[in-house]
Amino acid sequence: MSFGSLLTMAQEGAQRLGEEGVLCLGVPIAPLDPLPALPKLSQHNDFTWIWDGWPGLTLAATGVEQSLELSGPRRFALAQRFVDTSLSRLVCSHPVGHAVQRPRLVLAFSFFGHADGDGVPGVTIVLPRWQLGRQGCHCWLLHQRSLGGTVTARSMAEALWEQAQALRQSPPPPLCLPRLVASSDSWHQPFQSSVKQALELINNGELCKLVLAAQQELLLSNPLNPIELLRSLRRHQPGSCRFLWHPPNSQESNAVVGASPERLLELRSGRLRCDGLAGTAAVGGDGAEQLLRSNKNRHEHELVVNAIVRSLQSRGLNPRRRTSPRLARHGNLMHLHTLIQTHAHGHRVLDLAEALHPTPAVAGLPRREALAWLRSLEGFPRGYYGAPLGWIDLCRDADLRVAIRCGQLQGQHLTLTAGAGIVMGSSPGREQKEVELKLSVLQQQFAITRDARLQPLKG
Ligand SMILES: C=C(O[C@@H]1C=C(C(=O)O)C=C[C@H]1O)C(=O)O
Repeated sequence: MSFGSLLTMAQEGAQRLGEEGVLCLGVPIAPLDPLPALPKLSQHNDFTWIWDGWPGLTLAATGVEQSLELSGPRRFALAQRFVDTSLSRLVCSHPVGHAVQRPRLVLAFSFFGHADGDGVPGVTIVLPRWQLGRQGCHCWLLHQRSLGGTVTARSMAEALWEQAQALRQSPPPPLCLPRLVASSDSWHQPFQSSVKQALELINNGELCKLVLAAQQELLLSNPLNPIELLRSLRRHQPGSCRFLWHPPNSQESNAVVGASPERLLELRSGRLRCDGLAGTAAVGGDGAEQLLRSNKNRHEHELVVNAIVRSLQSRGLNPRRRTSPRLARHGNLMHLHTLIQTHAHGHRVLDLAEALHPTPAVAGLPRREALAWLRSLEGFPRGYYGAPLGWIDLCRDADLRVAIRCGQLQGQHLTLTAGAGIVMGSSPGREQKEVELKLSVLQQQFAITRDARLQPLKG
């Protein structure tokens, strides 16, 4: 595409723009990997986001054109209203048949929804200024702005043209990850006593399942670059969706990075897919066989699948599922997995997300009682952990993942969170081992090497 035709498209788009409209201008570019390209795109922007399904759909976004942050019990409904309004005001200068051509709102929820002690809002939604997307040989750069002041159709076309030229792919530098100099194991004892309490609640019939999480603090030799972590995750967690959420108005080094194995929901042309994922073993040995044969794990898994099916039925859907789970490998972990799917034409994505979140894979059953117990038994705010995170595009396709297998980065500090489902028959020792396994796999996948003089970290 020439600059002249880009300018014509921008001017035609601007003529179709309503008073509060946002113009989306896009150009195809030579295929490149959005991950290493993000720093070039984000030079003056504090918000950065990555959705890495490589070799499938991979997206990088940066800059805030519009945003909303809110907390409280109506967060899903109000977020949906914002999404509807925002998308209805977008005018695209180009066709939007392919996923990489579509502008999208990106969003992250907190687990509990009320303003947590750690200041994570119930939901944050962003319409980014820049989006770079690639799927196979399709690669598009999009620019979104509302016009006014110095921002004109011409200035947008110029900015997009310049940015597209600047994004020529150069080979990524060698991976350079910091070493781990100290880590905390102080979660062991409080975790074990919480599991014991959860088992009492389960044995006396108050709860059926509770997913208790623990946090491990890591101190690194130098501040971490989240893009490096993502490059490492891509290598070690090819089957999961890697993500980076660096919220607007936060410090440069503050970000959530992870590789989620679990779709809360995925909508493509009205077709809905959800993952029932529960039951964990390490890869290797006879772990997989045992997982499939274990009554305790099958029971724990079935609770999750049934709850997802019921949540979708409560919204008038007719979900289908396999009768027995399969094994799904994610990095060095193996899970029991059941795909749940249905047609969901005409359903609003965040209405479905509200029905589903939190599933008993990350909270427990009954949901309300489990949430109350999580608040009192876990000694830290969950923040983004276990909550939905993802995107909704112009054509109402959407992908929301459950934010697990992730860490919160702050300079040299990385806080990892992982949990395990407690049901009748669980033992505190085995559940601690499961959380330890998840935490150590995360460390390996982040490719953080241990310093020879590794110190215990207090806290
Ligand atoms: C809660 C987590 O994982 C969830 C719990 C699982 C389990 O209890 O077996 C398995 C997969 C996830 O649905 C986590 O990784 O932190």
